[in-house]
Amino acid sequence: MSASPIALSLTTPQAPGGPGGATPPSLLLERLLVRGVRNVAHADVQPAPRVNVIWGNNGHGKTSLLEAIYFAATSRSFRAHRMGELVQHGEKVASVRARFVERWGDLPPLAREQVASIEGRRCAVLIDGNRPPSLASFATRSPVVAFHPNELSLTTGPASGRRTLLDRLALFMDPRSADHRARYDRALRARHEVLRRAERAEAVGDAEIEAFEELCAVHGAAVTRARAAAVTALGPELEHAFAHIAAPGLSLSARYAPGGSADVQAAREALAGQRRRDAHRPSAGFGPHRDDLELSIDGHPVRVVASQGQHRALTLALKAAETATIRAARGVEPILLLDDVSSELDPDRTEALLTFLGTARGQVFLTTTRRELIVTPGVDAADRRDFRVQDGAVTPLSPGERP
Ligand SMILES: Nc1ncnc2c1ncn2[C@@H]1O[C@H](COP(=O)(O)OP(=O)(O)OP(=O)(O)O)[C@@H](O)[C@H]1O
Repeated sequence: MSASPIALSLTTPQAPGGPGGATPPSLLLERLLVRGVRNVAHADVQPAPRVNVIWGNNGHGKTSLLEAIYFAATSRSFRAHRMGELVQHGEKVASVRARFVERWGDLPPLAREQVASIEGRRCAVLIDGNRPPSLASFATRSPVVAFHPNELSLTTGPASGRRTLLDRLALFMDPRSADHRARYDRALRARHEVLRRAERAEAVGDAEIEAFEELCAVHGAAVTRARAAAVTALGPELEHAFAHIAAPGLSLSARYAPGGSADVQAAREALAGQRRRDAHRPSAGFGPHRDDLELSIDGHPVRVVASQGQHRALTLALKAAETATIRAARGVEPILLLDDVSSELDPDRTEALLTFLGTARGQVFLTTTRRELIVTPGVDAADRRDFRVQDGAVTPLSPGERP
C-alpha cells in the first residue's frame, strides 16, 4: 500500500524571551518505569521533550505503553473496563513510576515522581512518596489527553462517552466534581435498590427513600452545574477546532442536554414524583446519568446529517477542544497520547489532526505501525525519539536508525 508521509507540523518551542515571548508552561514526562502492565513486563523509557514515536507491529504492546503513561498521570486507563485488566497475566501487581517536570518560563522546573499501582482491585497512587488527598487531586496534577481509535464512535455512540468527556473537563475546572459524581452514582444505586424492595412489599420507610433522594438531588445538581460549565468552556474551542479540521463554512454547535437539574429542590421533587415508575425501570428517569452533549451542524443533529468523514472530523475536533479546555483550566500544555490515529483516518484528516494538534506545543506520544510515515521537519533531532516495541520490550532507536 502506498501512503504519503504524515507531516507533523510541530516545532521545537522557543527558549524564554525568544520570538513569540516566553516558552508556554508545559508538562514533560522525563522518565517512565513500567512493571507488569499487560504484555510490557518491564520498560525504562526516557522520552524526548517534543515527539515520541512508538513503533511496532500489531499486538506488540504500543498501546499498553501509552496506557502506562495515562495510568501514571491519571490512575485510570483509557480503554480498560476494569483496572485489573492492566495487570500482566500471571502477575499480582502492575506499577508505573513516572517523573514529570513542569516548566514555567524562567522559573526553576518543578519535578515530581508519580507512582500508580494496581494489586487485585486496589489502585494506589503516590506523589513524591506521599498519598495525595484524593484520586481527583492526583489526576489533575499531570494533564494528559489520549486519543485512541475507540473514540471514533464518540459522536455516533452512546451518550456515556460524551458524559465521560464532560467529566474529564469538569475535573480540571472543578476537582470536587469527581467526588460529587461518585457520591451521586452511589446514592442513585442505593435509591434504586430501596425502591425495588418497596415494590416487593418489603418494609421500607419513606425516610430511607427520602435520604437517598436528598443525596441524589444535592450531588446530582453539583454534577449538572459542573458539566454545564464544562460545555460552556468547550463550545467555543470546539467550533474553532471544527472549522480548522472540517471543510470551512459549516457551523457546529454544542449544547448541554441535562437529564437532571442544577436546582436541588427541583431535583428532589422530580425524584419523589417518579418513584413508582423508577422502580420498574433499569435506572431513574431523571438525573445527570441521562445527560448528553448534543452536537449539531448548521442546526441539524450530527447523528442525522453528518457524513462519516464529518463524524471523524468532529471527533478530532472534540479531542483538540478537550486539549485546549484543559490547557486553559490547568495552565499547562497537556501531554498528548495518540494511539494509532493514522490507521483509522484518511491521510487528509490525519494530517489535519496532526497540524491542529501541532499548535498545542506540548509533548506528544504517538503509536504507529508505519514509522516511515511520521515526519517531523520542524522538530530538532534532540527533541524527537523513536522507540521500537516488540513482544512487550521497548527499545530506543538512534536517529540514524530512522528509515
Ligand atoms: N493483562 C495482560 N497480560 C498480558 N498480555 C496482555 C494483557 N492484556 C493484553 N495483553 C496482550 O498484550 C498485547 C499488546 O497489546 P497492545 O494493545 O498494547 O498492542 P499494540 O501494539 O497497541 O497493537 P495494535 O497495533 O494492534 O493496536 C496483545 O497481544 C494483548 O493480547
